[in-house]
Amino acid sequence: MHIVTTIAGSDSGGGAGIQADLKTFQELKVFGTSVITALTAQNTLGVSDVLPIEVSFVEKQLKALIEDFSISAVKTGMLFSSEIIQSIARILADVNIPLIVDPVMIAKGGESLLQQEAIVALCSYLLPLATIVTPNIPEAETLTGRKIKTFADIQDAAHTLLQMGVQCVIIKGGHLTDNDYAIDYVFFEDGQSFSMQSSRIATKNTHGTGCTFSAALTAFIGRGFSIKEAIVEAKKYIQLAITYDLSIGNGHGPTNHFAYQKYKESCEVIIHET
Ligand SMILES: Nc1ncnc2c1ncn2[C@@H]1O[C@H](COP(=O)(O)OP(=O)(O)O)[C@@H](O)[C@H]1O
Ligand SMILES: Cc1ncc(COP(=O)(O)O)c(N)n1
Repeated sequence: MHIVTTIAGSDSGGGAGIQADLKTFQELKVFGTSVITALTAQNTLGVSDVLPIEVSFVEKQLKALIEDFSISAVKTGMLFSSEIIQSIARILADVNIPLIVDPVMIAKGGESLLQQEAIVALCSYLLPLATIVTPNIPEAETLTGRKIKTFADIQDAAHTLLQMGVQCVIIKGGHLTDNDYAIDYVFFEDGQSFSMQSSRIATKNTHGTGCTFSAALTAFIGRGFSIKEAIVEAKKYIQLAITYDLSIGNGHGPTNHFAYQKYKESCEVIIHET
């Protein structure tokens, strides 16, 4: 059994964070373990409060896992503070485990999930350890300090992130609303790149899409898929989870983790080598 770990915040509403990650791990047949960095009081309408976990206790959780398990992939989500980032980076630097960093900053409702001053720590301590980083467009803008409007801007941002030491950058186009497609752009340190295109689903139920995509990526990497295979399969997982969305709650509802196993053969993702 492949064991994977999520280091992230708890979403009491069950659509994002640790809860989305563990549901994804279960569906993709890996054994999920977790390190909780913060509790959020949250539902589909938004985040009403955040309670960060003490740094020393975050460290204890991660050390407990590393001591006992042979972990085949780790992902990070909401990390909240520069202290938490530095402490988990120190521990992860001593182990050789593929690391997927989802640089979670702001919830769909606009509430902050990462303190502003923690951006520097993310870039200096965690990204150099990352196998893959998965920013959406606003996150890529914040990490690189530049606006992204065109494909050339996306390429520039990816190169800046690769220079920070990341091996593979996926810039997710979910936030670009000007076309019929949800296109994600993938760049490798050796200069290769490709884009993945799927149809854009018109729905308000996209709570936790980024968490779920990076958790699926982590599960496939943990199972030994190549980075490219894992990325394409994770895109199918999130595409189906959004397509067969669940009408839960009164706001931005969660995605459907049951869809992938049922419909994976029918999901079309178009790859363009660039
Ligand atoms: N409406 C949509 N239809 C299809 N795919 C989507 C849609 N919104 C987001 N995605 C996909 O979901 C994944 C997560 O992207 P995104 O929503 O941008 O992340 P985040 O939650 O970090 O903002 C990406 O693969 C993106 O292309
Ligand atoms: C604990 C936690 N982690 C991550 C997200 C981001 O998810 P989204 O961008 O869909 O709000 C969230 N809302 N809560």
